[in-house]
Amino acid sequence: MTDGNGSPEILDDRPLRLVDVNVRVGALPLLADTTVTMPGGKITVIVGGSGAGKSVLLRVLAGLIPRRGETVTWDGDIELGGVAGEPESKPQSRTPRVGIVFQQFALFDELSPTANVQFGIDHRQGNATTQSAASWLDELGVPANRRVANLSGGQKQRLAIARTLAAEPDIVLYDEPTSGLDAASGRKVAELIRRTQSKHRRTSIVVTHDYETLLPIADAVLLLDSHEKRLVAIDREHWNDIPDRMKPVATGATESPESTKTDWAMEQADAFFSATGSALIAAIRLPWDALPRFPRVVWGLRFFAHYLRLVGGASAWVYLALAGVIVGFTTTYFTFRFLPFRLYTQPLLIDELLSSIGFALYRVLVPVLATILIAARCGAAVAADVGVKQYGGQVDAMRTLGVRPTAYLLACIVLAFMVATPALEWIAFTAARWVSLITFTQSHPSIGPYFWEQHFYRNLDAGDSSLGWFAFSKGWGWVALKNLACGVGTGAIGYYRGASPKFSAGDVSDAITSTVLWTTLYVLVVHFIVALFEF
Ligand SMILES: Nc1ncnc2c1ncn2[C@@H]1O[C@H](COP(=O)(O)OP(=O)(O)OP(=O)(O)O)[C@@H](O)[C@H]1O
Repeated sequence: MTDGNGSPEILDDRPLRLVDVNVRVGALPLLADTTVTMPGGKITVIVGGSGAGKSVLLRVLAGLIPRRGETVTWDGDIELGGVAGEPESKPQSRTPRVGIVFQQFALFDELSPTANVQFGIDHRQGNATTQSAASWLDELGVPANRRVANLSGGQKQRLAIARTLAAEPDIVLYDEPTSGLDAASGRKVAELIRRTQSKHRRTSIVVTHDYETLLPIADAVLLLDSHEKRLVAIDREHWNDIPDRMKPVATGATESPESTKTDWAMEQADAFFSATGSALIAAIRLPWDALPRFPRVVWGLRFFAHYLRLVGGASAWVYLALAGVIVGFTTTYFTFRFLPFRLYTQPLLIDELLSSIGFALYRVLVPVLATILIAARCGAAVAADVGVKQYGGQVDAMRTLGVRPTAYLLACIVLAFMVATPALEWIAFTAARWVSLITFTQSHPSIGPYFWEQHFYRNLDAGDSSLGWFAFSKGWGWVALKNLACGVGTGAIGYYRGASPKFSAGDVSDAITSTVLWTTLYVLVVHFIVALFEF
C-alpha cells in the first residue's frame, strides 16, 4: 500500500482507541472497563506511579500479550486507527502496524548499528525505498562504525528509535524512553521524540514516570490511576497536579493472598502439565515451524551463518577432536592392556579385536559421545543466545516488526545443527581413528600400521572406501539418522527453552541448565531407541 509518491501509506492521523478494556495480572485488575482515545498524529504521554501497569499496558497495545496470556489477561477492544461508528472515520485500508521502542532497547548485539536499522527497513510494510539505514543513523546521531555493545545508553536509545521508525509503523510506542539517562540526555531524547514525530508524523505514545522530562513534548496526557484502575485524561491546566496523583502502588497491592501448601502443590502440578502440554504441541508443530520460510532470504542466511558459527565454530572442532582423541586412545590402549591371559589370547584375537574397536567407534562410541557433547555445548550455546534475545526483548522486537521468531531463529538453529552435527562427528571419528592407529602401532611396534588398517575397517567396509570412511561405509545411514535426530532435537530443545518467558537473568541461566539436562537425556533416548532397530 503506497501513497502517490511511492512511499508506504502511513495511517498517521488515526486515533488509537481503547473500548471497555480490562487488564488483569492474575486475578488483580490493572485496568477496569477503560474507554479512552489517544489522538492520531500526536504525542500522548501516559504517566502513572511505579507498578501501576504502564509497561503491561504498552505490551498489550503492541500486541505482545495474548488475551489469555499465562499471567496477564485482557479483554475489550483496541482500535488501532479508525473509530468504529464515527461518520468522519476513514475506511481502514490495512491493519495498522505498531512499533515499540523498548526500555532495554532490544537491539541485536551481534549486528552492526547499520544492520540493526536495515533489519527494520527490510521488514517494513510495503516495498518502496524511502530512507537508507545510513541516513537514519545520521539523522539520529548514532555512530555507524561502533559495535552495538560499545554504544552509550543514549546512543542505544537513539538506535532503537531509528530501527523502530525505519520499519515505518503507524503508531510508535515508547517504553520509559528516558530511564537510565541523566537529566540532560533525557531532555535530548524527549526533543528527539518531538522532532522525529513532527518530521515522520507518527501517532506516538510514551509511557513514563519521568513526567518532568516528557510533559513538555506531550500533546495529551493520560494518567494511569492505580486506585480507580482507569486511564484518566488530564487537561493541560491540571498537568501541575500530576505529581500528587502519581502515587506508587502500595506494596502488596498486586500480591496474591498468602498461598497455602495445597495452592502451591496445585500451582506446581498446573505448571508441570502446562509445560508438558506446550512441549508436546511444540514437538508436533516442529516440522512446520522449523521449515525455512524466511520473510527475507538475505536475513535468513545471515541468521543461519550466526547459528552455524555458534554451533559448529572452531572451538567446537577442537572440543570434538579432543573427545575423539580420548575415545580413540582409551578403546585401543585399554582393550589390549587388560586382555585376560594376554600372552595366549592376543595372538588369537588381535585382528577380531581391532575390527570390533573400529566398529564400536564408528557405530556406537563416537556417535554417542559426540552427540552428547554437542547436546551439552551447542544446546547450551543456543539456549543462552535465544534466552538473552528473549530476556533482552529482541524476540518481542521481531514480533512487532511482523516477523515470527521461529522463522529466523528456530529454522536457522535446526538447519545449523543439521549441518554441524555430522561435520563435528566426522571430526571426532577422524581424530579417534588416527589416535587408534598411533596407539596401536606404538603398543605393537612389531606389527605395524598396515595390519591395523586391514582390520580396523573390516566390519565397516562397504566396498567403496575411495570417498572417505564416514559417509561411505557400512551402516552410515544409521549413523546419519542418529546424527540428524539428535541434532534437530537438540536445536529445538535449545530454542524452546531459550524462548520461554524470561523475567530475570536467573531465568536465562535456568534455561541453559535445563537445556543441558533435557538435550543430553534426549540424545541418550535416541541412541537407545535407534539401537533397538540398528542391531
Ligand atoms: N508477568 C508478570 N507476572 C506477574 N506479575 C506481573 C507480570 N508483569 C507485570 N506484573 C505486575 O503487574 C504490575 C504492573 O507492572 P508494570 O511493569 O506494568 O508496572 P509499571 O507501571 O510499568 O511500573 P514501573 O514504572 O515501576 O516500571 C506490577 O505489580 C508487576 O509486578
